[in-house]
Order: sequence, then structure tokens, then C-alpha cells
Amino acid sequence: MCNSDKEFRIDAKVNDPTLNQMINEDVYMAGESPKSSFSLIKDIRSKDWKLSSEVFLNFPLDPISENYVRRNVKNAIFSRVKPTKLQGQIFLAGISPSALDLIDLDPSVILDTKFQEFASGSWIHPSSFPLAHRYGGYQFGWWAEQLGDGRAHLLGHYVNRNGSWWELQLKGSGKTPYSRDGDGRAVVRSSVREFLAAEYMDALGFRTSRCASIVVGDELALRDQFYNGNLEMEKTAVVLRLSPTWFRFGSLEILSKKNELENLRFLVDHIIAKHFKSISTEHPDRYLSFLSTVVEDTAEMIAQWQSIGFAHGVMNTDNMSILSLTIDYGPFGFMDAYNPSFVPNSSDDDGMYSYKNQPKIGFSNIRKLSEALQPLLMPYQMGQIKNILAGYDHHFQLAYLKQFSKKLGLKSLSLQDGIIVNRLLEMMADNKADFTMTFWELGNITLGDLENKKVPKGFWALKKIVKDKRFPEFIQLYKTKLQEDGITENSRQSLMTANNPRYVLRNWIAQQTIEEVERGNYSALEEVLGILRNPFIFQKAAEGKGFANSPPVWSTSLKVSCSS
Ligand SMILES: Nc1ncnc2c1ncn2[C@@H]1O[C@H](COP(=O)(O)OP(=O)(O)OP(=O)(O)O)[C@@H](O)[C@H]1O
Repeated sequence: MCNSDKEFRIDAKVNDPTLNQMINEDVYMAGESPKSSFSLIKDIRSKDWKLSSEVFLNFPLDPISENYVRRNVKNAIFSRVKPTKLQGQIFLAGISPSALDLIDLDPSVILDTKFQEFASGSWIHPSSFPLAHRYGGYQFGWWAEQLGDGRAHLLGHYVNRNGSWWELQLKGSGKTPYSRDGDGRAVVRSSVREFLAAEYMDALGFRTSRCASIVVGDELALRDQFYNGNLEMEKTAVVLRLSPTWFRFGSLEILSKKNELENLRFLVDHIIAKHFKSISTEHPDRYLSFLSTVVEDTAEMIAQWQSIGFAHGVMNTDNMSILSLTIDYGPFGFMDAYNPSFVPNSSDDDGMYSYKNQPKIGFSNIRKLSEALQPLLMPYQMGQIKNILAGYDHHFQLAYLKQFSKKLGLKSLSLQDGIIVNRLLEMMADNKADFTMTFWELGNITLGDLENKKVPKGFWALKKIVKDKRFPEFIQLYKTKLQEDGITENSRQSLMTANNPRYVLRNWIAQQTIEEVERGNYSALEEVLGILRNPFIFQKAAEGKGFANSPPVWSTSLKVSCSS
């Protein structure tokens, strides 16, 4: 289920003649075969590996080039600003070979220390023109005005051997005009979490941005973390992130709010031309088609989150990718015991972004996006927005049932069949059954044993629900559906094993890995990444570490907040 083959394929050729002209000549068209004997690049200084920023340099740019002090930027989509070198020594703590592969880099590229300099922002590749993006957003329901890349730098885009377009971005790489009161840095704690979570989500086959590497520095930053009752400085890190694009809902919102309508049209047209290939850039209804696609894709992304017990933690519109990929892994959480009211972010006092609220927050964010697009619409098109938005719920339901039908080893689930999922989840919630392990165990027990409530030794999650008085009803509904679908016991189990991971990035696993990385034990990070990249496969190393066991008691006191 690893996904280098699932990446977004994007034509290098675009409909806009100006963009087309600017794109590198040696880019392949999607579908065209790569150079016949292509081998991955081992040297980041090789002439075969180059980024391009030409497309973005042709965007409306902030004219000021002194860019390390907070200020309000007007009439621009990007500011030119270079990363700030981390002070002291730097260490390449981890790479994701599968993410590096997306940008044609062989893992051996790390043998040259130039790579870690590149990936930390201390060496700017000659082909890169770093930029910070101006965006805004609604945070916890309120318009927050200018946000922007306050600690991130877009290095440029890379078109890989398959013609796929990847935008490379550093996070934690220093101040920009968008830093507000921040220091431009990201601590090891949040960087390790982002690195592991993004790569895990990809291994599940879910919509996500990627992380190619993490460089840890000696430089320290102060957050609100207490160790033994004392407020302590934390080590910082820079993550090299990849996404087909880093534009967010907030990228359009700020232009719309500030009445920069030419820029708004320019950006939406660029996004459609580059990333929504099925929409004609000439069509008068293109903005509606765009909205409609984002509605569908966002519903799908959130259904994927729900199916894995993932709560994002900060579903502000600046954290909603325009491609509906999971971005900004901050105070997220993969829940242990199933709890619909799960709130991973201790800064979210009202539980606004709880697990159960995610689908409806997704809708209100989409509605905000539609408001941002309104100035681009003709009066006769306005009425259609309502219909497009109304489709969200339907798309979400379908995507949700699709995910859970796979989790239950079924061919499909209709709306009426939703009762099977609901019964199971109700029992799980009331009995505090572990989300990940209940599904895994259900897929690794025979239906006969389930009916007889004969739970194998070592199964620790399922036994919490077999005693529930609703269990026989659930089994009956489930059995009937399996029979209706003509699913054999073997195919049920194999479908379930392929769709229910045995390992999940639990908070305690992340915490333990963070502490190892802070101590300089980077092999621990490699090992955990290796496990999470193959979450469906039984792994000795993971078992030895207790990754599939009931979470340790100490993990219940772990807190994750917005501070990062
Ligand atoms: N330490 C910091 N220094 C400067 N700006 C920061 C810092 N932390 C957060 N910000 C900025 O505050 C805003 C909200 O922060 P948030 O945590 O949602 O984003 P982020 O994690 O920095 O970035 P991204 O959404 O790209 O992952 C963003 O605009 C971000 O750039």
C-alpha cells in the first residue's frame, strides 16, 4: 500500500501559453515515458537535478526584499526570502526513501553533506529561489487576517521522471514577513511528529503531503513545554516537505478579503491549469467545477481521517489544502480507545475540532472557500453554489461508507447498511475499545469464533465488545450483509487485513521517538518509520517494542498542544 505509484500526475504542459513558455524544456509530458535508462540521482549538485521557481517568480510578488521582519504584505502572493541557517551543528536525523524517490533522489544522496545543508536551508541550491507564501485563514471560526509562511520556505518545484510536479518546502527554516511574533523555527517534537505522520498516512494510501527528510539542529527555541515542572528550551529541526502544491483555502481567502481580485483570478486560474486537469481553463463554469471538485475531495479526505481514528487538531482554513491533502500535522492524534469526542489538541478548550466534528468543520471550511470564490462568479452562477455545497454531505457519506466497507471486508455499504458500522462504533465507544486493534482483530478472527465470542488469546481489544448486549445483533447484521455480498470467510479476512493497520502512530510511540531523536539516537526514528511504512504487515521489531499492545498507562498523561 505504499504510494509512490499513487502520486499526482500532472502535465508539464499547461493551457496557459505564458506558463507553458516558462516551464523547463526538459520536462516530460504526463504519460510519456521517462528517459529510458533513468536511474535515481545520487548527487544533489548533479546537473540532472534541478528545481524551478520560474512559474512562481512570475506571480504577483512582494516588491520588498528585506524580509525578516513582520509586516503586512499587500497585493502579492509570494515574498522573496531566504531561509536562515540553523546555528551550531546540524544532523540529518532521518529521510523517507519513498518521498525522496518522488523527486528522483536516491537515498545515497545523503552521503554528501550538501544534502543536509540543502534540507536545512543552510545551502540554497543554485536552481532555487526561495519564497514565502502570503495567505490568511479562519482560525477557530474567526478571520485571522494575514498568516502566511511564517516559518516555511518554498524552494521551488521539481518535475520528476514521470512528469509529476512536486513543490519542495522547508518548515522551520527561519523568519519571513509572515512570522508575526514567532521565531521562524519548529521544534524537534513537532517536526518528528509531522515527519512520521505524513509518511504513515501515505503508507495507508490516504490523501497527504509528504516529508522527505528531517534535519535537527543545536539551536534551541522556547515553547510552552515543561519538563519536571520547569519550562525548558527545545531543540529545533527543519523538515523538507513535498506536496503537488502548498496552496490552501487561505491562499484564496486573503486575496478575496483584501479585494485583490486580479490576483485571486490569477491564482485560481493557475491552480486549475496546473492541478485540476479535467477542468477546461476556458470554460465559463470553471470556478464552479473547481469548487465542486474540492468539495468532493475534501469529503473524501475527511472520510479517510474518520476511518483511521485520526483527528487533525487544527482544522483552520489555512490548514486546508486546495488539493484536499492532509497538511500541517501539528496537534493531531490517532485515537487509542474509540471516543467520538476525542480532541487531540489540548489548546482546543471547546473541542471545536473534535473527531466527531471534523465532517461538519470540513463543510464550514468549504463554505468559506465558496465565499472567497464568489467575486469571480457571474450573478447567474451564484445560485449554483448552494447546490454544490449541498453535495458535500452526500460525498462524505459515500466516502465514509466506502472506507468502512473495506474495513469490514465488505464489497460496499449502502446508506441503510450504515447501521452495521454504527452498531459497532456504539459498542466500541461505550466499552472504550481500541480503535485500531478492534478492527485488526475483527479481521483476524473467524466469523464462527466471533459468533461464539471465542476471542483468541492475546487479542486485547475485541474482548471489550463481545460481552456487550448489542454484540449478537451486530454479528447478525454483519453476517447477513456478508452473505448478501457473497463474501467468503477467506476474502473477508484478506480484505480486512489489507485495510486495517496493525500499527498506528500512537502518541506514546511518537513521544518515545522524539525523546530518542532529542538524545541523538536517530536510528530509532529510522526504525519507527520503517514500521509505519508497512503498517499492515506483522513485524517482529514492532511487536518487540509493544507497538501492537494496549498503550502504556503513562501515555494517558501526554498532552499535545498548538505550541510547535
Ligand atoms: N515559530 C513560528 N514562527 C513564525 N511563524 C509561525 C511559527 N509558528 C507558527 N507560525 C505561523 O503561524 C501560522 C499558524 O501556524 P500553524 O501551526 O497552523 O502553521 P505551521 O505549522 O507553521 O505551518 P503549515 O501550515 O505550513 O504546516 C502560520 O502562518 C505559521 O507560519
